[in-house]
Amino acid sequence: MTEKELKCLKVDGPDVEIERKIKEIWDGIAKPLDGLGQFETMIARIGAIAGDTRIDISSKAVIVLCADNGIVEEGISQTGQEVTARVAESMGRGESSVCRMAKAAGADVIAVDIGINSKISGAGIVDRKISCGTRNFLKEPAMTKEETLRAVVVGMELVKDCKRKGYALLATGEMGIGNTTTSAAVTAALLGCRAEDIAGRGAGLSNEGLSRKYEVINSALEKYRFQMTDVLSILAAVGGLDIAGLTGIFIGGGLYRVPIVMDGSISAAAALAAQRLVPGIKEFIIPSHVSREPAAGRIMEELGLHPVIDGKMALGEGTGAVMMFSLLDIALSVYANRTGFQDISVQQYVRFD
Ligand SMILES: O=C(O)c1ccc[n+]([C@@H]2O[C@H](COP(=O)([O-])O)[C@@H](O)[C@H]2O)c1
Ligand SMILES: Cc1cc2nc[nH]c2cc1C
Repeated sequence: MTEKELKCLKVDGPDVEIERKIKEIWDGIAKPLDGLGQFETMIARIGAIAGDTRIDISSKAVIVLCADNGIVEEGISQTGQEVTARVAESMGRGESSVCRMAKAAGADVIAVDIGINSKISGAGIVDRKISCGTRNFLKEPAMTKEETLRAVVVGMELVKDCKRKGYALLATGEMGIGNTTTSAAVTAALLGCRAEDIAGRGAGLSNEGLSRKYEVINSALEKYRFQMTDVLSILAAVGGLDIAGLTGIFIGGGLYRVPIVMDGSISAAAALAAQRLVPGIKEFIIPSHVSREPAAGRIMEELGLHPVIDGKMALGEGTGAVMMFSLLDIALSVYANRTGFQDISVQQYVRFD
């Protein structure tokens, strides 16, 4: 796919008639009107994306894109890049946090090497490596436009493949030391704000480290001011292979009509990039939690999304999104095994709005 083709992509929105029918079905269930609140809306949206009032999300997976970031050499994270490979290998063995949670939620984990800076040992990781990590963006752009585009396409292809395999619901996840700096830089460039407004402590950063992180992000915003003229050039200058790939996953959700459950601040930056690249993509996103990183709340506001989990989580790997899988399963059990007003001989509530 060329840059021009990507920029010309268009998606039809979710099916509004199916969405209306699902809402009507919710109203016939013996409960207060809108009793399950946003969960009713999200289930309706999942059906509207798939184009069916019968909803089956038993087959679900979290796609975790793992990649390294050259900017780590500037001291913006507590650990070095070697940690990315160690955590990815643990994910491949089914042992990292998201694997434990996915097992509890009945979901699969698809761990992908899209740009780890070393060779990964062991099985369980899909190889889609584009390069051995990005470059230090204080010195030169993190990626070329071509690498960025390739990463976006990898994300889109992963969704296509999952759709073919029968997954009805997907979630985004990532792993990469330094990616709360890259995602904050992307977010700041997209929203036109300063690092202090959106960057946080990531995986655990000292006060000194946080000041350095602000300084690094603000310097990059200044350095690439005239170069960051569109979404792809922003991703290339200060983003990462994981963020570009996640952008492709969100776009893939719209193209292949698969609802995508969005995880934390890194996923949110990619969601914003995807919405800016292909307007309307946000309609295919199911928010999960609002990360402790300040960027997350700002992006939710911008996208008009309202995550139901506010647990001050900051783990990544797709953990918040996988938690959301279980909540959606629970809400769906009411819809799928419905007890109607007529079953309990009560008059259905009338909607006045
Ligand atoms: O999802 C989030 O909002 C989130 C917030 C803080 C940390 N993380 C995870 O921690 C790593 C990045 O932290 P850092 O401090 O190295 O930028 C990366 O692997 C992320 O998955 C993720
Ligand atoms: C151990 C560890 C696990 C992670 N998972 C996501 N980011 C992480 C960062 C660290 C340091």
